[in-house]
Amino acid sequence: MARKFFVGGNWKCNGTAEEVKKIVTILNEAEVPSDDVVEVVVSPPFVFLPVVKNLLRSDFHVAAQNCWVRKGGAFTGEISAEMLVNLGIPWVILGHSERRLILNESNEFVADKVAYALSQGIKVIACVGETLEQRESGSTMAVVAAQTKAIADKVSNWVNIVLAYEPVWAIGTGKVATPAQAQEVHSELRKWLHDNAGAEIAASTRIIYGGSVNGANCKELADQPDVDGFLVGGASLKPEFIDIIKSATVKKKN
Ligand SMILES: O=C(CO)COP(=O)(O)O
Repeated sequence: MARKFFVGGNWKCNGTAEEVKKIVTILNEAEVPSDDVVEVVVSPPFVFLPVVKNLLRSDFHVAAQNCWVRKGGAFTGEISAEMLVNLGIPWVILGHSERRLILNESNEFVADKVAYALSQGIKVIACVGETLEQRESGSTMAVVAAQTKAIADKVSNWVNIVLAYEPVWAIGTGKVATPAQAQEVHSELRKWLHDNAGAEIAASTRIIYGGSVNGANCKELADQPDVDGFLVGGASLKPEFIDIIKSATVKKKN
């Protein structure tokens, strides 16, 4: 099964109502490959989800940046998967390293969130990735495999999951992984899926790269056989996000 190129824009905790509308205008006016070629999903902070969803062109979609691990209720400050469904939000980003590391979300907690969001019909961008220390100690693959295994232990259907490999040392640092570094981990992750979740899941699951992707480095990364798209932070708030979306055509030529 062909893996459609996927470009996500993670706006993180940024933006005013005015800025968000400006970004949406830029996206709406952009000429990009059709949604047969590239799936584009942008992820504003919760409070801006309704406005972005209402204003955004219909071939782009929205994602929440998190959701609660189970059914909603007495959980002050949380947003439930049911609420996202109620607002027609089709995607959620789960397990971002900023939540794993700053808010201490464990592999199991992230996996429970993934399983619950999927059970409610929400598609998931599930993030994995190693810190610089872990990379330097040679444990990159052990770390991302453990993060992926926690999810695979709770989820058998991967149709609605996009796996995002985001090395922590590359996020927001300007130190992008080289195409070879990204390809190495992506192909090992695909092999891990093959051996542990099955050949079909390995062949069809999109594995996207995140960490200092920009308009200048995206094409070379997109050219790697196991890089199926991107999860973009800083550059997703800028017009160069359009160039990153267009890098889908590099893939199409292969
Ligand atoms: O964390 C990221 C996307 O989720 C990547 O962030 P940057 O593109 O700003 O490095």
